[in-house]
Amino acid sequence: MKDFDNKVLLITGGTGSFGHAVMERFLNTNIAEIRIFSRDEKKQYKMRRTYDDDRLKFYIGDVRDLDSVKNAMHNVDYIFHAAALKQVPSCEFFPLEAVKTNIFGTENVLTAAIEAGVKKVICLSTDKAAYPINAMGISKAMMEKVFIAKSKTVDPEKTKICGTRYGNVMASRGSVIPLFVEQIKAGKPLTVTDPNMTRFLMNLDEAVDLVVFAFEHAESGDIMVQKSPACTIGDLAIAIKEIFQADNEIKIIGTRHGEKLYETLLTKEEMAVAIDMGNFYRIPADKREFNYDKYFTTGDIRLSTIDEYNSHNTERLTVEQIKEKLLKLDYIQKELQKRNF
Ligand SMILES: O=c1ccn([C@@H]2O[C@H](COP(=O)(O)OP(=O)(O)O[C@H]3O[C@H](CO)[C@H](O)[C@H](O)[C@H]3O)[C@@H](O)[C@H]2O)c(=O)[nH]1
Repeated sequence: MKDFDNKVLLITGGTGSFGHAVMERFLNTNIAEIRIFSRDEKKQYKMRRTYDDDRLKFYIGDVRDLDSVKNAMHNVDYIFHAAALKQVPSCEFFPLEAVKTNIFGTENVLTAAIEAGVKKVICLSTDKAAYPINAMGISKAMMEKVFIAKSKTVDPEKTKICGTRYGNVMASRGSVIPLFVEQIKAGKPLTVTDPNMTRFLMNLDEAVDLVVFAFEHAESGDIMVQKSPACTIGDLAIAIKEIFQADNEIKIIGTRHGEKLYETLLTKEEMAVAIDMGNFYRIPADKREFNYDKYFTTGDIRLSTIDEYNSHNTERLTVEQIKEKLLKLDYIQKELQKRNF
């Protein structure tokens, strides 16, 4: 983390779960300033009181509004671009809102970053951007295309632009784990969409590890992915019930708008070019120029023998292993304590 000594880090969408996790990690370093850029003054107020640290600065703004982004850009060394509309159902009903925030918002952040000479920008994406079927995933897939294209327009020595792709972050706001816990507390049935659906499971610490890994190892235009285990949602519901010793019924409600049976972290096409880095994959940007004829004979022929990397074929966690992972979460520990009083 030496690279962050005396540096200014801007986090867009910094009041969310990811922003908090970055805070926990980086306030223990010699960082000069962490600048939080977000729309919601109430969340900023709460965060300011929680951390009470002079190195933390807050900027109100919206990535959709270039002027507000530019206003937060002076003296910034690095950016973690996390601002996004990320809930699948809401983007399904308001797809243009996802376009405005996730695509145009990213373009604005990059334009302002290049103009201000920011050294590195890491854009956060999601597994839902690989073979996307819902508006959230499609907008994030376009975001990836935007930052890859943009990375080619700037000298990486001046501004390096790269990305990360995450699976589901356990217990993030609005996600299924807190929902199941609330249902248990309310004595209601646990609403499982499809017990055979699978999702990658990562915790917030791992999400920060990935962004730090990208910071250290990504070349401009790369997307970095962390290898993760997955579980079925049926097993997840059972694991949560067992942890809370609950006897709530499990109710199958069916797949929601825009949902997939499993998620893909690397497509077949990306696996063909990905570099295995142990716990991580690096998906290098296609460095070919727009002048395609030159490359006519260099197409990739390995696709027919390669599998994508998805939540159905990755390591599958058992109920016991899910419980172990859940019990490591602060959120679950706090809820368990409340339940014991
Ligand atoms: O009442 C519910 C709600 C959800 N699920 C299931 O639980 C799994 C996880 O659902 P979440 O809503 O927690 O997460 P999503 O996979 O829909 O999407 C999540 O992961 C994304 C990354 O892949 C983004 O971070 C997004 O914001 C976040 O909601 C899915 O299989 C879903 O079908 C249920 O069984 N019952």
